Amino acid sequence: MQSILYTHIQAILDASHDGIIAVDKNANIVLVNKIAIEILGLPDKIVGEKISKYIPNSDMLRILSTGKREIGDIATVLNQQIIINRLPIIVEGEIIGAISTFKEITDIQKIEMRIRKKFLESGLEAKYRLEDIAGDSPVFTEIKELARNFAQTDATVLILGESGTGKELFAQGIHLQSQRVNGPFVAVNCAALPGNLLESELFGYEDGAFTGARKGGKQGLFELAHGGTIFLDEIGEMSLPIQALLLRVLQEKKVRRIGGEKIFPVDVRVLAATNRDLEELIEEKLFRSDLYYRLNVLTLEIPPLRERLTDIPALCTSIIHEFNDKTNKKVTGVDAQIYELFQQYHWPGNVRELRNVIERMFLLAQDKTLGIADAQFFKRKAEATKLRVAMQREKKTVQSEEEMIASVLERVHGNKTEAARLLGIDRTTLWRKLKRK
Ligand SMILES: Nc1ncnc2c1ncn2[C@@H]1O[C@H](COP(=O)(O)OP(=O)(O)OP(=O)(O)O)[C@@H](O)[C@H]1O
Repeated sequence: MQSILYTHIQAILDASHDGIIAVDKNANIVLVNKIAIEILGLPDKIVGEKISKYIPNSDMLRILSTGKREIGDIATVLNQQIIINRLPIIVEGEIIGAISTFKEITDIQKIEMRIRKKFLESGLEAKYRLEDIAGDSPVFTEIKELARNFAQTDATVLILGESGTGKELFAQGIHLQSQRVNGPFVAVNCAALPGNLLESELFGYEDGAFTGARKGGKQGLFELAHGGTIFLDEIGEMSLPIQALLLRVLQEKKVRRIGGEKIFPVDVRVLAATNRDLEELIEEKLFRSDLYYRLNVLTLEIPPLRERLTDIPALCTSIIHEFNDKTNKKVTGVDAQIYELFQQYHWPGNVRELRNVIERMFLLAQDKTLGIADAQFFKRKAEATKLRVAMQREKKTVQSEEEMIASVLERVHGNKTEAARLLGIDRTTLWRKLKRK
């Protein structure tokens, strides 16, 4: 009777697509199916033998001692790469054995893993979700809401804002919230590469397209972003010839590699960002107006940090979390005095600058909270910038006062008494101001 049941169990196990091996509490093999034998290249008759005889340092021994499940591990066993689950068999609180089920990592999975790794290494994967972007001021909350709405469409979005305001984070967030979430996210900094190189990066090239071209040609980033999103950062720095090529790709949804005949259809959503005034660049003939209208279907304007100082506490918390994770420190927060100091500063480098300041304080910190003692360097810097800004403002007033006096004097043909009357000052003051010139 028992042997019929055993035969049944063995048949059930052999019908599985996963490899299965079970051991008793002494690590003797009690069950193994055909697939397990095939994947690991084991001999046929191993039931009753110690598992370590065939798989030295088997992880099953660990499960027998810890009693903990381990799910989805990627392991190399007997030179085979497998995805494996290991489970204890517990009866009435006692570990009486362990079972492992595993699959070979297929070629497709291997390729997928390699591609994913490449994406990660070269920054081709979006990480920040919109909800991860710190900031709870009314204006910032509204922008996040707008971005969420934009994400639902497939339209081009132009993200505007000073350097360091978080434009790239929004691009990542929009991609992750969009229907293209499972496709690639390709970020390109248009200012980082000189014209020719940017062209070959974006559109790719065929074998022998130019001297130094890689054999076999190269896929461009537009092709790589197929099915996903391309983020063109610092679009204002793109040269006019590349702007023309980009416009064609946007209009035709096709790319032709440099030196190539073949045309590749591409399905890519474009997000672009700049800290430049594109309308001004159009006037200066440095940016094509037709490209501007194509890109500027939806606009997201990220205000500078000095216009949303109430975001600072949330930003500090988020940045501290990130550094805690990276460094294994356990900083819990920031003293109230620091917030006060931060809120008096005008942050020309925006959140990037805030991040750098916190990073430095983090390194200096002796306590669990970041205090004023860790911020001396920032205090000095803030005071120096305050002084510089005040001096620049004063210089500007002096300049504009001088210009005003000169223009009034010109209007009254050099008549100082008349000029003083028009300026609302007495003659001696006018004399003094003229002498200062
Ligand atoms: N709201 C935010 N929450 C958390 N971190 C932020 C936020 N905004 C910006 N940062 C951080 O500040 C830095 C600059 O952000 P990002 O690169 O997105 O800015 P940017 O506007 O694209 O800058 P640039 O124009 O110079 O390319 C990054 O390290 C980013 O993680």
